[in-house]
Order: sequence, then C-alpha cells, then structure tokens
Amino acid sequence: MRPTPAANPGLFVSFEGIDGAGKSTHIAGLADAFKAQGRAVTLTREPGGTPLAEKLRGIVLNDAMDPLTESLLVFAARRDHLLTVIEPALARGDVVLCDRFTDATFAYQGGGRGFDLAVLKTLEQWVQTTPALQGNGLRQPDLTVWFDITPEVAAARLADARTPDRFEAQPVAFFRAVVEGYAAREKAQPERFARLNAEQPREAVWSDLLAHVVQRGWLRVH
Ligand SMILES: Nc1ncnc2c1ncn2[C@@H]1O[C@H](COP(=O)(O)OP(=O)(O)OP(=O)(O)O)[C@@H](O)[C@H]1O
Ligand SMILES: Cc1cn([C@H]2C[C@H](O)[C@@H](COP(=O)(O)O)O2)c(=O)[nH]c1=O
Repeated sequence: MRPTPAANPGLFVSFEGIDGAGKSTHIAGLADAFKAQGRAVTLTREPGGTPLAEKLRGIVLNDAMDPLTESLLVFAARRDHLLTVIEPALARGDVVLCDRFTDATFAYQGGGRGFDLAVLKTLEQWVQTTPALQGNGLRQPDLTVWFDITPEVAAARLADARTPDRFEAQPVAFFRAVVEGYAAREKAQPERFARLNAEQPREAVWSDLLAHVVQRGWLRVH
C-alpha cells in the first residue's frame, strides 16, 4: 500500500555561519514559530543528529586528523543523518531545521583547511543523492540562512564561554577563510541563500530571519 501523502510538503532549512555567529540563539525560536502555526518540526544538527553521527561528531571536534579524513567523517555522518532523520522527516511533511549542513563542509574543510573543492563536490554528489529524489537530483536545503559576522565579533562573543574544540580554537585567519568559503557557496547558489547581518542586536537578527521565511510564504504574519 502506498503511504498517505503528507498534508504539507516538507521544508528543509539549514543554518550556517562561523562559530559564535548566533545560529543556536534563533533556531529554537523559529521552531516555536512553525509549531505555533501547526507545523511539525524536526530540529537537528550536523555533524550529528543520529547516534552514529553524534559519535563521529565527538571524533571530528576533538581528535587530530588530516583534512581528507575530516571531510570523509563529516560526509559519513551526513549520509546516516540524511537517510535516517532528514529524508523521513521531509517525507512526513515536517519542517526540518538543521544547524549546519554541507555548506559548512565547503566553508570549514574547503575554505578553512584549504581542502580540494573538487573532492568535496564528488562527496556531495555521492552523499546527497538519495532514493527519495527520483532521478539525479541532489538533496539540498530549500533555504540556507547564513549568519554573516566577522571573526573578531564572533570570537568576542565566544570568549570565556566554553572550552574551545578543534575548530573554535583556530585563529582569526582560519575563520576569515571559512567566511570566504560561505561567500563562494552563496555566489554559486544565490537562490537558496538568505544572508543575515549577524552583527546586529538579537532582535534585529530575529526580525530579518522571520522576514525571509514569511517572504517565502512559509509562515504567516499576524
Ligand atoms: N545578536 C547578538 N548579539 C550579541 N550576542 C549574541 C547575539 N546572538 C547571539 N549572541 C551570543 O553569542 C554567543 C554565541 O551564540 P550562539 O551560541 O547562538 O552561536 P552559534 O552560531 O550557535 O555558535 P556555534 O556554532 O559555535 O555553536 C552566545 O553567548 C549568545 O548569547
Ligand atoms: C557540519 C560541519 C561542521 N563543522 C564544524 C563547524 C563547527 O566548528 C563544528 C560544529 O560545532 P557547532 O557548535 O555545532 O556549530 O563543526 C565542519 O568543520 N564541517 C562540517 O561539515
């Protein structure tokens, strides 16, 4: 028997930006806004989101490794996450809010680490081609919200906040290259990106974020 089609088409929104940009501050609020309008929400993150991917996250964030190993691990985590959490949620008609996705790999491994973008593109093709997308389509977010901020401002926000992991401990030059990596992804796929000025006060960032979602007809204004 065929599964009953979901009442709403699923929506896939990813949140990107360097460490300390303010993503986590707003994701839960957006989840509440969708739920208040009757949508089921799957809130998740990368690397992570499944028991296997969370184990890989612990390794990637803490153990020294070369950039190819790092890239393979984040894509392995992504494959498990995509097949067991994201695709089923989209098939149910959920709004999937994902704290980071593949743009982070292009920004951190490609930009920050200087790893080969052609290899990342091949891995992206392998990992994001899923049976749910008949044909050769790649699963990509419907919207990617990029919290754009300078490394200096982000670092000031994170100062003394927690023990830094392998990425948070990187110097400002690394994060400049990560920002360049995000900018290149936005330039290549502008229709998918909403770039926010994340240096504004929280309320202004929130209202810009809401405006992007409302403008697409995904949330109603009251
Ligand atoms: N607009 C803002 N202005 C000032 N401080 C902010 C703003 N948004 C968030 N912060 C603060 O900055 C810090 C980092 O925010 P948050 O944890 O949301 O960032 P993040 O992008 O999720 O970081 P990470 O990717 O490292 O987890 C927090 O202490 C948060 O309270
Ligand atoms: C998905 C992804 C993440 N990273 C890095 C970016 C961050 O420094 C950490 C995740 O920490 P957060 O507090 O949850 O933001 O992982 C990466 O290097 N490559 C990736 O693909």
